[in-house]
Amino acid sequence: MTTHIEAGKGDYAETVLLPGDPQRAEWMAKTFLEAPRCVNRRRGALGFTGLFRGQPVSIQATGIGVSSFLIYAHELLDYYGARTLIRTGTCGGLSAEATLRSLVISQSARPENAENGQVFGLYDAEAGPDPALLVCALAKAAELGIDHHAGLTVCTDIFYHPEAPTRYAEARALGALAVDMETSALYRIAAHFGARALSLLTVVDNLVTGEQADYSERQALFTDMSRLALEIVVEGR
Ligand SMILES: O=P(O)(O)O[C@H]1O[C@H](CO)[C@@H](O)[C@H]1O
Ligand SMILES: O=c1cc[nH]c(=O)[nH]1
Repeated sequence: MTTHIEAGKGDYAETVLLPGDPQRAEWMAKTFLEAPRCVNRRRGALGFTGLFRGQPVSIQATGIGVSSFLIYAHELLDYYGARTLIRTGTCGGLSAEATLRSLVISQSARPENAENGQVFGLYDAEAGPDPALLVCALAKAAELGIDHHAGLTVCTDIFYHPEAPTRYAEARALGALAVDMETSALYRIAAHFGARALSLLTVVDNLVTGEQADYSERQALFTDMSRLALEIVVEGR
C-alpha cells in the first residue's frame, strides 16, 4: 500500500484509466469491465481492476485538481508500476466547436500558470500525449463515429474565478478548445516516469455558449469516452 492507496502491489493493471470523479470510476468499472473488483476505497477515491476483452485494466479516481491528481498518478507510476495512463475526464468548452457532450482529445495541454505561477514547478509547462496513443485515439474515434475534436487544452487550478468572463481570452486566442484541471500534469508526470499518457475529455459545459449538462445526465455522456479509452487499451498496447 501507499500513503493514499490501500491496494496491494500487483492489484493494479499496467494500464489505468483516470476519471476525476469516484462515481464515474465505479460506473465505468461496473459497466465495462468483466469481473471488476474494488482495490481502493481510501478517502473515497475508488479504484477498480478488471478485464476488458480479456486484458487487465484498472480505473482509479483522482479527485479534482493537479494537487490531488499528482498524488494518485505518482503512486500508480512509482509504486504500482503503471505504464499507460488514460484520463477520462470532463472539461469546459472554450470554443463553439467544442459542443456540449462532444469529446475533446487533448493534443497538447498548457497550464494556466505557465508564465506567472510556478506553483507546481516541473508541472508548469506545456506538454503532450504519447504520439502512438493519440494516433490510435483519432483513428478509433473516427471508426466508432464519436463526435470529437482534437487540439490544445488548458489546465487551470481554479474552477470558480472572479474574472470568469474574460479569463480565458488568451487561451482562446491561442486556439484552446477546452479547459480542465489535470491534463497538463498528466502529460508532465508521464514523461517524467517514461510512461505513456493520453487525455480524453467530455464537454459538460461550454464557457462560450453558457450551456451546461446536468450532473444527473452525465453518466450517459461518458459512454463514448469510456468505449474509446478501452478500445485504445486493446489496440494501443
Ligand atoms: O470530471 P473530472 O474528471 O473531475 O474533471 C473536471 O471536473 C472537475 C471540476 O468540476 C475537475 O477535476 C475537472 O478537470
Ligand atoms: O475544469 C472544468 C471542467 C468542467 N467544466 C469547466 O468549466 N471546467
